Amino acid sequence: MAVMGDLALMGTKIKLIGKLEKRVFGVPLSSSPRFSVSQTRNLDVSKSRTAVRAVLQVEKIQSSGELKEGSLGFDVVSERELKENGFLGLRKTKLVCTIGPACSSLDELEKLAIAGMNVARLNMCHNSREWHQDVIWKIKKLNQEKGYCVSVMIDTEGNQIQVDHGSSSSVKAEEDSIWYFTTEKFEGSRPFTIQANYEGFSEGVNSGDEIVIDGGMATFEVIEKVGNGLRCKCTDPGLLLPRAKLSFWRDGKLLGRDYDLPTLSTKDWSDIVFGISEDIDFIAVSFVKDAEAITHLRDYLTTTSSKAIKVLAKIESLESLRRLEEIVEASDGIMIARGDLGVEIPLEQIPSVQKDITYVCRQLNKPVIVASQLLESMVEYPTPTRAEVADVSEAVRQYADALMLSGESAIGSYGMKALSVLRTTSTRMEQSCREENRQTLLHQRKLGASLPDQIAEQICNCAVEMADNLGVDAIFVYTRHGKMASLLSRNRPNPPIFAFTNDNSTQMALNLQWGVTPLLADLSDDMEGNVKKTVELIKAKGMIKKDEAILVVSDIIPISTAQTIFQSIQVKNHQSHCL
Ligand SMILES: Nc1ncnc2c1ncn2[C@@H]1O[C@H](COP(=O)(O)OP(=O)(O)O)[C@@H](O)[C@H]1O
Ligand SMILES: C=C(OP(=O)(O)O)C(=O)O
Ligand SMILES: [K+]
Ligand SMILES: [Mg+2]
Repeated sequence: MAVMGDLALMGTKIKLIGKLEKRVFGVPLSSSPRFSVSQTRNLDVSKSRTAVRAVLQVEKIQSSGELKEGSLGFDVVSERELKENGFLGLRKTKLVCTIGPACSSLDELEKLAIAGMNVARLNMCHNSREWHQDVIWKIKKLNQEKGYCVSVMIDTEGNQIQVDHGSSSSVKAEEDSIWYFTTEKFEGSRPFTIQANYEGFSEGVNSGDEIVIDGGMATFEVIEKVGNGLRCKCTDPGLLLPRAKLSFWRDGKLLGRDYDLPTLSTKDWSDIVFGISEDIDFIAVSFVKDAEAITHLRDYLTTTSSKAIKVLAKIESLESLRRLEEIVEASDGIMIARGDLGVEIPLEQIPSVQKDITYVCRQLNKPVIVASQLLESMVEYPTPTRAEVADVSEAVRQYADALMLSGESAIGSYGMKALSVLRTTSTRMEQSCREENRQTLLHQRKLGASLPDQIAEQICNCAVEMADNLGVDAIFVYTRHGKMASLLSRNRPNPPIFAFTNDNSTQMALNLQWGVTPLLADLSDDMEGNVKKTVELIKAKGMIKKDEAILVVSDIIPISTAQTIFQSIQVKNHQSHCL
C-alpha cells in the first residue's frame, strides 16, 4: 500500500513517501500514515522551543537555482561498482595506497584507482620533490581526464631519531659483538659503527640500559657512554636495516623520551608549502606530540590555502598516546601508524591501543586510518598470511574508516594483489558485521556544543536508525562542508551514503570516510529541486531499481537567508510522485 506520512521531530519534517510494508521501530507503517513521536524509541525530541521554531521555518524557503544538467558527479569506479553490485554491494572501508617506484607510472596508478584506491599517500621521507610532483600530476590527470576520484595525501618526514650503518643493504649484528653508536658525521661505513642523526640521542641513557632496534630486529646493551656516543654489546642478534629506529629500555620498561625537537622540521614546512601549491587534499603529520603542532598547521592552512586541506595526526609515539584525546580533537583525522608505534611501545600492546584509538575517533567523529604491515608479507609473496587477513578483518570489524598499504604498494611486486586482498577482505567482514548488526554496539558521545550542531547530530542519528530499520537501499545527503555526511557515517549505517556536495575539497575529504560515496553536484538552495533532480538523474542512469527506497537527509543553509536552516529526512521509493 502506498503511504504518505509526516513525522515532526524537533520541528524537523520527516517525510515518508512510498510503498513501505516494513516496520519503523516496531510500528507497521502501512497502518498509520501519520506518525507521532511517541511511537519512536531512542529519539531525543525533548528540545527547546527555539529549535522547533528554527526548523519550522523550513517550509517557507522558496525555490531558486538548479542542479547542473545531466551531471551526478559519480566517479567511474563507484558508478561501475554500483551498477555491478547494487547499493549494498558498495565497499564501505576506504583504501589508502602508498605510492613508490613500484606503482608510480600512469598505467600503474590507473590500475590502483580501478582496483579501489581512494587516497594516494606520498611519504615525503623518500624520493625527490620532482618525483612527488610527477605522481601528483598523474593522479590529477587521471581524475580530470578519466573520471576517477583519488585524493592525494602527503606524509611528513618529521623529526625522527634514526641510526644508520652507512651501507645500502642490511648488516648482521652477531651475539656479543661490540658496536659503537656515534653522532660523528662521516661518509660511507665503518666496521661496527652506527651513526645517529641527532646529537642528543643518548641524553639520559645509562650503562646497563637496552637499545631495541626497529621494535626487536636486534637488541644491544649499553656498556659505557663515550662523549655523546654509546659503546654497546649485541645481546639479541639480528639485522640492522638502513635508517633504523631505536628505543631505550631500563629494567624491562620503556624509557619515554621527549627530545627537544619540533614536530614539523624545516623540511616538513617546505614539503607542506609544496603540497599546498600542488593542491593536495590531506597532510599526515608524523610524530605528533601534542595538539599544538596540529592547531598551528591548521591555522597556517586557513590563512595560506584557499582550499580546506585536512590535517591528519599520526599516532606513533608514547607521547601521542598520552595526549590522544586532545590530538584527536584538534585534528581532522587520525592515522594509527603501527610501524613506529611498534618501535615506541611493546608490540603486544598494539592491538589494544588500536582498539582504543578507533574508539576515541568514533566518539569524537574523526576518520581513522589503520596503517602499516597489514599485508607485509605481500611485499615479497603473492598471497598474504592467514594472520594478516585476520588483522585486516579485525580493523574492519572495529569500523576503521580506512586501511593503508605501505611497502606492499610502494615497492612490492604484488601491490595490485594486495589491494585486492584489502578489498575482498573488507567487503566480506562488512557483510558479516551487517548480519550481526554490530553497529548497534557503537557507543557515541554527544558532540554538538551549539543547538544547531546538536540538531544536525540528532537528525543523523535518527536518520541512520530509520534507514537500518526500514531497510532502505541508500542514504542521500546534501552537504556543503561534509558535516552531515560524517555524522551519518559515524553511525555506520547498513546502506551506503551518497554525499552530494558542490565543494570540491569536501568531496575529496569525504573520500576517507567510512561508507560515504562523495559526489560533486551543483547544489542550490532549493532542496526539493536538488532532491528531485538527483533522484531523476540517478534513475535515468539505471542505478535505482524498481523496488528500491532511498532515505534523504539535507542540511543546506541558504547563503541568502543564513538564519533559515533547511534540514529534513525523507524516504522515497519508486511509487512516490518524486520518482
Ligand atoms: N616515494 C618513494 N620512493 C621510493 N621508495 C619509497 C617511496 N615511498 C615508500 N618507499 C619505500 O616503501 C617502503 C615502505 O613505505 P613507508 O611505510 O611509507 O615508509 P617507511 O618504511 O620509511 O616508514 C619504504 O621503506 C621505502 O623503501
Ligand atoms: C605509517 C607510518 O609512518 P612512516 O611510514 O612514515 O614511518 C608508521 O610508522 O606506521
Ligand atoms: K613519513
Ligand atoms: Mg612512522
